[in-house]
Amino acid sequence: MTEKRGELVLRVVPGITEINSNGHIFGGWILSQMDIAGGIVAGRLAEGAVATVAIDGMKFISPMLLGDIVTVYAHEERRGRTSLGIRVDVVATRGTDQRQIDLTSGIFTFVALDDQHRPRVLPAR
Ligand SMILES: CC(=O)SCCNC(=O)CCNC(=O)[C@H](O)C(C)(C)COP(=O)(O)OP(=O)(O)OC[C@H]1O[C@@H](n2cnc3c(N)ncnc32)[C@H](O)[C@@H]1OP(=O)(O)O
Repeated sequence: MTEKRGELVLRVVPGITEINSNGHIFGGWILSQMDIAGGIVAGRLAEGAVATVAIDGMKFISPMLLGDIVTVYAHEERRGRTSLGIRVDVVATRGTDQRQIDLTSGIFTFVALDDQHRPRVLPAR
């Protein structure tokens, strides 16, 4: 996982309903938290509506367990004309010693949208 994790965007505790038959948290639930966190950062940078168009380099590094506190970090990695590549990293805080465990990472591409739901040129910095 990257050393530069970026901004802490979300801290969440998964519930019992997020557990699969292995006793791990569903990958889809984690993906959803990543999409939410990335979308918060992308929406702020785009100064408006964004939609997820692609997810690349998604990696599930280690299982997430019930009781983990999940922290989602995100930062801008690439800026195009209408799209932003947001790197999203997820870390668990686990156990009484509060150890940090890298869980997942990926690059989410968000497209800035106009009011017709079509791509919109990103604002100048
Ligand atoms: C289906 C769902 O509900 S998924 C959940 C939420 N997401 C959505 O609803 C989005 C559904 N998708 C869409 O509405 C459309 O694909 C849009 C509006 C996001 C993009 O429309 P397109 O016609 O593909 O736009 P266009 O070809 O102009 O590309 C727009 C930007 O997205 C980028 N892009 C498009 N597809 C991809 C892709 N697969 N990977 C990375 N970037 C992509 C383009 O490179 C371009 O970026 P740039 O302007 O910075 O160079």
